[in-house]
Amino acid sequence: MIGDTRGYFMETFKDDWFRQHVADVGFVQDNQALSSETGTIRGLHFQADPFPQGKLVRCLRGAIFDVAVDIRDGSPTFGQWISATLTPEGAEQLWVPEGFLHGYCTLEKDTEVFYKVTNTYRPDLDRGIAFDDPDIGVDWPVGRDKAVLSDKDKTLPALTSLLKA
Ligand SMILES: Cc1cn([C@H]2C[C@H](O)[C@@H](COP(=O)(O)OP(=O)(O)O[C@H]3O[C@@H](C)C(=O)[C@@H](O)[C@H]3O)O2)c(=O)[nH]c1=O
Repeated sequence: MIGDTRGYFMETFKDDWFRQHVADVGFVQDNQALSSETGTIRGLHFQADPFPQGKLVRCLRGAIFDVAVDIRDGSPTFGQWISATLTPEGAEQLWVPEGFLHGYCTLEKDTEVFYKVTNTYRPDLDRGIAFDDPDIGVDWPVGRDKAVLSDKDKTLPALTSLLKA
């Protein structure tokens, strides 16, 4: 972030740098979502094969607790999660590779999130796992009683449903 008397300038994405330093993937769609309430949880989502989505996530307004969970078949870290707090001031970005669940919880009202994805949206391949699945055990800032959820996210299955598929 380069500040001057007008404000700041920031490069937020550079294809050649990303391919060299993070992952050799191309992005084909940009998404943006506004969540009005603090404690809104979106997730945990993924897009199924053959069009999985890697996601490069940042927060444009407010703040989020952002989460990625490894669900790669045969991975030694299957079911393990990581989190990062993303804010506009910090300008952090989280790279969620293909084969991971993704979800986030808003830490402020009127939080806006922006992310690039590596495959276009396919509603027929849209999948999810319950954000509070105890087998994953994400330490969310809010529990199910306080979380603001979409109707779809209220009824997502457990991680074990993937193992039976
Ligand atoms: C994800 C997506 C949704 N939609 C539509 C479907 C629906 O009518 C409306 C809202 O969709 P959802 O309820 O699935 O939105 P949301 O709960 O924000 O879903 C997102 O959550 C985060 C955590 C992710 O990682 C994303 O990949 C995506 O799954 O937008 C698109 O048109 N294109 C898209 O790429």
